[in-house]
Amino acid sequence: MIGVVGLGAVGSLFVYFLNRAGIVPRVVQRRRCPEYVFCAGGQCGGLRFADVADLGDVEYTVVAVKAYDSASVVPLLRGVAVVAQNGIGGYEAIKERYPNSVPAVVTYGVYREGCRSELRGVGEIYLPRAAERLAEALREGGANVVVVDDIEPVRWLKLAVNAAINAVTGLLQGPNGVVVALPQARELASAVVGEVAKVAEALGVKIPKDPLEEVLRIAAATSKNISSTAQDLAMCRRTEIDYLNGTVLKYGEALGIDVPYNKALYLLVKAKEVLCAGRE
Ligand SMILES: NC(=O)C1=CN([C@@H]2O[C@H](COP(=O)(O)OP(=O)(O)OC[C@H]3O[C@@H](n4cnc5c(N)ncnc54)[C@H](OP(=O)(O)O)[C@@H]3O)[C@@H](O)[C@H]2O)C=CC1
Ligand SMILES: CC(C)(CO)C(=O)C(=O)O
Repeated sequence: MIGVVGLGAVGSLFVYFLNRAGIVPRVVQRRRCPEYVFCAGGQCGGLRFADVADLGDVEYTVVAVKAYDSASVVPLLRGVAVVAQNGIGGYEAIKERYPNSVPAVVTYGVYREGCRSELRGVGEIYLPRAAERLAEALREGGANVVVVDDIEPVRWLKLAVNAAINAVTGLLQGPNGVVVALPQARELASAVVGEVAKVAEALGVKIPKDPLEEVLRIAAATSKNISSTAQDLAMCRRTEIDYLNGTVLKYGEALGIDVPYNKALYLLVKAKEVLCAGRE
């Protein structure tokens, strides 16, 4: 049996694939919808799950909440917690409170409005070997799943992508394509990923491919997408910047590595959050 905590965009993606594999997972949600609709390839349908307050004897708990909500879900965790978040720091906050946890990396793009989520970009779900049976179930449901021996390099590659795309598009209030189209944004992205690569190397993490090429590839592939940070700032919602450029800054300062571009983007997004709060 599989559990999910957080039935937002990513939680809905996991339930969608599990349903296609004939699995009805147990779900702990916060805000409730009368029905959750998931759309993919022009087809929409209701998600099937058991709405529970306690996940009981599940083998896996997929954690699909925003990084800043990580600590709040620890009492809900059962079995192996599989933490599907962007950035670094959210999984770590769970791991120190619930050791039976592993990270996952999701490169699918899902856009959520209220109770309706739509698959906007096909990607992969990267899982460590400890989540092998979850991987099999998701594959059965048609998900592109990659099981890796070491997921840290994949997490840092995704961090480089988010550090370069999210803050820039959030501050410019433009689609991801601006990172490819605008020389200024491209130059900024290049400087940001250079700093991420330095911090990762100092931590002994070998990023598996050229991070700038990956940034440009994903920005082009999701060129019309509005990044989660751009969406959050447009709606005056809290962003996950502390777990993106903020994490690079935290590790950079701890390691004595200058990361001025990540620091500048981090401070600008935090300042924008404050300005937003004042307008609420
Ligand atoms: N959307 C995407 O395309 C991708 C997102 N990600 C990452 O995945 C993570 C989740 O993002 P996303 O799904 O987009 O975010 P959403 O805001 O769409 O979903 C998060 C959900 O978690 C719920 N939640 C929060 N706290 C609790 C709790 N204590 N108990 C139960 N439910 C809770 C929220 O409830 P409520 O509705 O009440 O707020 C919300 O429904 C983030 O780290 C994001 O960066 C990674 C790859 C792609
Ligand atoms: C890769 C990217 C930038 C896609 O929009 C993303 O993960 C996000 O929006 O948070």
